[in-house]
Amino acid sequence: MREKGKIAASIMCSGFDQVMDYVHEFERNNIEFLHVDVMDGTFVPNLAYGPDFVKRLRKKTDITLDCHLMVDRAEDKLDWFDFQPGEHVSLHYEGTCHIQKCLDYLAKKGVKPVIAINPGTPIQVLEEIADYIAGVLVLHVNPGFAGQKIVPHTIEKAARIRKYLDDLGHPEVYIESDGNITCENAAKLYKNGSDIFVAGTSSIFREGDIDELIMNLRKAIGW
Ligand SMILES: O=C(CO)[C@H](O)[C@H](O)COP(=O)(O)O
Repeated sequence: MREKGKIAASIMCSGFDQVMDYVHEFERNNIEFLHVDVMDGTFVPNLAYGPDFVKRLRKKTDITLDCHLMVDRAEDKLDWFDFQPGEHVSLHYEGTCHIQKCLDYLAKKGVKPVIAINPGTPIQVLEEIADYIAGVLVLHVNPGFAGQKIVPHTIEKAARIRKYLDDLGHPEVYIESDGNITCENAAKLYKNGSDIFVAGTSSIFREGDIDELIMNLRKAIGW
C-alpha cells in the first residue's frame, strides 16, 4: 500500500514577522518538515535565509528541518550550518562540480542527503549518485521565487524519476516536489510517485483557515 504524502512547509512564504506564528500552527497540525530555502544571489537571482536563521530555527522547534540550498559551490558552505543528524539537506546537481563529495559529507554527519534538480536537468544525472542519496528534490519551477507557475513537463518527469530510481535498484529513495504545489498539482504528482510536497503560496500560505488549507492539501496526497 502506498504511504500517505508528507508536507514540507516552505517557511520563506511566511513573512519575517510571522515565522514563529506559522511554526506553531505547523506544530499543532503535525506538519512533517519545515522547508528552509537558502539562496545566495548567484545560483538563483534572489537572497534568502542564511546559516544564523537555520541555527536559530532549529532551537525553536522540534519539526525536522528540510534545508534547500540554492547556492553555488555548496562544498564551501556546508560547514556553516551545523546540520544535525536526521535533518534533510538538498543540494543542487547544477551548483557544484563536487556533488558526490558533498553528499558523502552530509551522510557522514547523519544528515539525509537529497539531490535537487532544476526543470531542465535530465534525470540521467541520478545514475552516478543514486547510491549516495536519500531523496530527489524535483524542482517544478526554476528556483528563486515563490508564486511561479509549474513547468508542465515536470509533472510526468516525477513518474520518470520514480521508474528510473526503481530500475537502478533504489526504491527507497524518495521524491520531493517543489514549486507551485497546488492541491491539483499535488494530486497528479502523488499519483506519479512524489512522496513529500513543498507547500508554499500555492497551497497553505494564503488567505483562509490554516487547518482547512492543510487538510485540503493532505486530501490530495493520499490522506
Ligand atoms: O523553492 C521555492 C522557490 O524557489 C519555494 O519553496 C516554493 O516555490 C514556494 O512555493 P510556491 O511555488 O507555492 O509559492
